[in-house]
Amino acid sequence: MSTAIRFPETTGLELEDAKSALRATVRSSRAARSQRQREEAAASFAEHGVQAVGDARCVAAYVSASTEPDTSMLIDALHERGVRLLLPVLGPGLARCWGEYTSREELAQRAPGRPLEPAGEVFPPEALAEAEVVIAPALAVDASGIRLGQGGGWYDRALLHRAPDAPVLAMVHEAELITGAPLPRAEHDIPVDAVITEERWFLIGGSPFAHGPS
Ligand SMILES: Nc1nc2c(c(=O)[nH]1)N(C=O)[C@@H](CNc1ccc(C(=O)N[C@@H](CCC(=O)O)C(=O)O)cc1)CN2
Ligand SMILES: Nc1ncnc2c1ncn2[C@@H]1O[C@H](COP(=O)(O)OP(=O)(O)OP(=O)(O)O)[C@@H](O)[C@H]1O
Repeated sequence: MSTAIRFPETTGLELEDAKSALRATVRSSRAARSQRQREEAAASFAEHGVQAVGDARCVAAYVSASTEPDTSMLIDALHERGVRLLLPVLGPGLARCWGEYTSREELAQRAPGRPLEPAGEVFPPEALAEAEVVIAPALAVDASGIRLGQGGGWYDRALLHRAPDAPVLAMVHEAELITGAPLPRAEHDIPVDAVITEERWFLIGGSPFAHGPS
């Protein structure tokens, strides 16, 4: 079992200052995990990710970088099942483009400081609408699905192009679930519908996907 992170008190801080303080806390907690712990967690993230994705045939995921929960086993597990995988490609001006996963060997760093990206054709931001499920990176998620990202606003903008019936899933460690005071929410923040952790996956209570077909 994991021990929840002790998040700093952010009451009274400006929204951006509050988010920065929370990001710093999660980043140092992630940095303290050993390589072995990360590899073990990767297998569990893959197991729960495959369950959460269900029978979707096209999934948007991301290639984890540095201390993020490792998505490599999840990507391979979905790929082996014949699922089409869209992965972020930063276009001109950090545009929210997408590429298709073919193999680990085809992933390459296109520029310093960026996560690995697929080679091959680059699709425009609108291509995200083809995904039946979107798996987004996050540093923390609160009980209502508010997601704390790395701070670039890339996903907040990218998610505007998702299909209306495609749930958004965030991947965080169990310890990064915020159960106390909610995360500061900006107007552009798009709440996620479900969360994948190394221990389980679950739907967010208030999500439209939590109530089944209407
Ligand atoms: N694994 C992973 N992939 C992801 C994200 C993420 O959080 N995690 N993103 C979530 O949003 C997007 C990438 N967002 C990015 C936004 C800005 C820069 C950027 O400005 N890079 C600088 C160099 C920065 C540095 O050296 O530290 C550059 O390209 O010049 C990079 C990635 C899409 N892919
Ligand atoms: N839809 C949007 N339109 C315009 N600006 C946006 C939009 N979404 C986010 N931004 C801007 O991007 C910056 C970072 O936003 P935020 O702190 O929510 O990022 P994040 O969710 O942590 O990062 P990411 O989405 O890359 O994971 C903020 O300055 C915010 O105003």
